[in-house]
Amino acid sequence: MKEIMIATQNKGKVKDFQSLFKKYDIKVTSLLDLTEPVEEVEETGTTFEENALLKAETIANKLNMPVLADDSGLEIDALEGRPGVYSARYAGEEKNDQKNLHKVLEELRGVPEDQRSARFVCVLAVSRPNQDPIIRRGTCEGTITEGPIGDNGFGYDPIFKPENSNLTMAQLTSDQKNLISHRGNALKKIEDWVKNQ
Ligand SMILES: O=c1nc[nH]c2c1ncn2[C@H]1C[C@H](O)[C@@H](COP(=O)(O)OP(=O)(O)OP(=O)(O)O)O1
Ligand SMILES: [Mg+2]
Repeated sequence: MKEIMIATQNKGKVKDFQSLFKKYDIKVTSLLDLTEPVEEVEETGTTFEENALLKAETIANKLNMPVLADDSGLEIDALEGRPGVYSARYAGEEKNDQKNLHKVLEELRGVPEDQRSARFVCVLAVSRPNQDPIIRRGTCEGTITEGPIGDNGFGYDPIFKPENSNLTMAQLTSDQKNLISHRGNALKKIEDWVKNQ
């Protein structure tokens, strides 16, 4: 079976990719599968594109093989785009999903529904030896709920209601999420590369 290495340590992303790659008959491996753990790549960029490329290039060089990296986050209009590229560490260095989403809810307290618009952003970067990288962006528009609802998914899924849905991302099955998600939309744009693996 074909395999793609995803340069991530995030179990939630790995699950999303496993279900996204099912239809291509591709097995997903990640940094969590390596016998020797790699140090986390420092995300020093100010854009999703910069950070995705940084992760892809660093890991591709280390492993000397093609690698796919994902840099993603949540942009909230009422917060001028925050948490944005800082989504993972919004409430502190420990990268705690619960603390992060409660910080967002606190900052949006009292903001009416029509001003709670937001979008998930996912930038995928492919880095491969001796070839130019591929970088593509996918988004998913929606609104932020007043409290967390649902147990599926990860990160900010329990507080994000995709447009045209009465359910949060965390109430959708992973197949339902992937059909509309920022990650699914970005992956469609690199499908040619995926099919050639
Ligand atoms: O589908 C999603 N559903 C909910 N939340 C999401 C999603 N996609 C990204 N997010 C949030 C989680 C994390 O707070 C940040 C990603 O940060 P990001 O730096 O790209 O990932 P990370 O540090 O967790 O793992 P890694 O860099 O090893 O891939 O955005
Ligand atoms: Mg990260």
